[in-house]
Amino acid sequence: MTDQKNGQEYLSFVLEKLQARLAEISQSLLDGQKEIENMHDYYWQNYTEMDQYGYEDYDNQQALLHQVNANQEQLLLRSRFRKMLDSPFFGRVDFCYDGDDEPEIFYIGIGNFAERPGELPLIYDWRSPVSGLFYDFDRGPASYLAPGGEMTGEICSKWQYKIRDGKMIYGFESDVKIDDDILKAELGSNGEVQLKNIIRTIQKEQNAIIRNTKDRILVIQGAAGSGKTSVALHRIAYLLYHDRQNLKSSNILILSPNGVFSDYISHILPELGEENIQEMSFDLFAYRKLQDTAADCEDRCDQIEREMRDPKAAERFALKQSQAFVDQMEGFALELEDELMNFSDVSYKSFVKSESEIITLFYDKFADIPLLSRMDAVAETFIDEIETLLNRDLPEEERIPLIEKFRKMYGTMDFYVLYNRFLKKEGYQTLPRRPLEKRKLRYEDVYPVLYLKYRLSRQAERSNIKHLVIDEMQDYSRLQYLIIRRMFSCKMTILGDRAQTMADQQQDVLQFLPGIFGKDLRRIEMRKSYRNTVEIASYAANLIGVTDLELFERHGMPVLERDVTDLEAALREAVDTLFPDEKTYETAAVIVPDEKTAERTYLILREILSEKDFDCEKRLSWLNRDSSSFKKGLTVTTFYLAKGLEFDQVFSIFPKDEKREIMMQAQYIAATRALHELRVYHI
Ligand SMILES: Nc1ncnc2c1ncn2[C@@H]1O[C@H](COP(=O)(O)OP(=O)(O)OP(=O)(O)O)[C@@H](O)[C@H]1O
Repeated sequence: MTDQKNGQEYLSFVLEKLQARLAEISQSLLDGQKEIENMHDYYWQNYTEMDQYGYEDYDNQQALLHQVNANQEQLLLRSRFRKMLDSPFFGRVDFCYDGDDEPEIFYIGIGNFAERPGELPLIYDWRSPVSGLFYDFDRGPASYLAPGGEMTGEICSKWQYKIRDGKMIYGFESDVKIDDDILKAELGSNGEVQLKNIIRTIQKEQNAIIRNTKDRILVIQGAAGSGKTSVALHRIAYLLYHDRQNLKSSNILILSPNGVFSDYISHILPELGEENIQEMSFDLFAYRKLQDTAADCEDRCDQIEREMRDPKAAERFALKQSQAFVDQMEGFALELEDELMNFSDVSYKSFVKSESEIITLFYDKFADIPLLSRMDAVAETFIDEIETLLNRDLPEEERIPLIEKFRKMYGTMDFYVLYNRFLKKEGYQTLPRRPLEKRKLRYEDVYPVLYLKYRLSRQAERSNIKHLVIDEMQDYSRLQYLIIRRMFSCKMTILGDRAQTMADQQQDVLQFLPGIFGKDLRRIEMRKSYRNTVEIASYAANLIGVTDLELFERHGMPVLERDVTDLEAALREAVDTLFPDEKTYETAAVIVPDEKTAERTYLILREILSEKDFDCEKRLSWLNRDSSSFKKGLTVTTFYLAKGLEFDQVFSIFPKDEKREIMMQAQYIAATRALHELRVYHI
């Protein structure tokens, strides 16, 4: 029997068991594959003789499905155990249950591992109840919630390990919270291009959010770099682990800002042993939903670009997303109940539905159905009556024209036209009258039109979604949240940072979210920032007057600020300091205000860098709104697309003396993207 107290010895022991289990799984996969082949052979040899009712065929298919699923499970296990061969565990808690003399030792890793299925684990999943001890308590009295109730006792010791390629790099006893030195080493390390998983060093406050299953709607206001996105992803992994019966990865949806961000976080869940989940940008969703209303819709990037050029654009946008505007739309929707309708008799062959019958059905029986879907219900009633009398179903080619006759009683069903009527009535500037294929909605109008669509017609609720995650919550308007509430009635994790609002005024969504989602909402604040060095974080906070930030003590180079004559001068200087140490820096970014400057920057850089033996093809990329992946090397982008991402080295280039709020926030966002080194150029 191995000495469980000796980490090194335990490592060798576990590695041996992992190898053995992997060999068994490989064998069982081979057997399973053989079995599937046999079933296929049997089927092709015998299918002509199978019983005429198909029972045998059905049995055969079920057996095949069962075997395929079993193989799938084995494949997943194999992939997890292979990952564990690299680093089987990272933590350990020695816990003495009340009433016991000797502590039990729990090793904690990326997943559960037992010598054989159903046996006591040799390694515990970081999400298991007992692992909570590791994150939540220091040495001393502690407890955790097991399925059977609360388990109390005392933590006698806590250990942290770093294991790579199956070799122990270090292991030491850590007295108190997850050791600051380890965290510092993790934060100071490079070599990761995408977001990292943080299971080795989850902090107590973060753990409370990850393991929170009580609150229906959790809203996290967190400073830049406080770990919001990381925590949200670990929370998803935790929820999936804890509610396997009811929650599948397909039941979770992330509303994320753009495709690059999706790529940037895409590997975390698979790394944590879970399947990836669906992601969607709200703008793309709106565009798809409005395909029958306008051929094209602007997205958020268009709006930000416009706001930088035209300060009035922000005002117009704010107005059209405000509660006052929604109230006006509500008033308009009520008036439409009468104004939109031209009732008349409808006939089909010898059957007639009279105008007065239609009116009664429309305003009494079906009053709860949204206005523009209501006539379909009236039509269905009439069709039902006809079918009963005829004693047969109406064929599609007769049903559809009949339903059309009912729909003709609406003045229009075109949401573009309706919205325009509304704008005119309330004295706003109207949209140009155009056929569908020539219509393009400005961003300020996209969500009002979508709101009208949701308000006036029946839309399928996305009931398969049981948990919605909204990242960058400050970038969604009140109106967008009103639509989200109509679309989803599930649990939510909503996270963001008011200081990173990309508009002229910081938006604290917490002021209106309780009014929209009700009292079930719990607010948590994360003040401690982990991403940046103290120098960078203090510089950034100073830009927009953030005062309540707690900094993690990690120091680096001072922030360099330089005045330069033009973009090219800034870039020439930047290039001289780019990737000072190729071994430690993997990613760098030049961050500028707008799209045009980004394109120009990219072209200039390509020229300068080609002279310098820099592999531009592989290591220089221009991240624009059509990009879908995040690459290593030097990235050129705008502040609003850099949001949520991080880089070892950042060059922030902005016009000098630009004090408009949107530009100050832009510079704040740019600065907080830097992990280790920040250089700021004022043109
Ligand atoms: N407990 C932790 N252990 C190790 N690293 C951490 C921890 N918490 C956060 N980090 C690191 O801090 C950085 C910032 O995390 P993340 O991107 O999740 O923050 P954020 O709050 O979403 O930031 P922003 O709003 O600025 O985009 C990442 O590099 C992440 O790995």
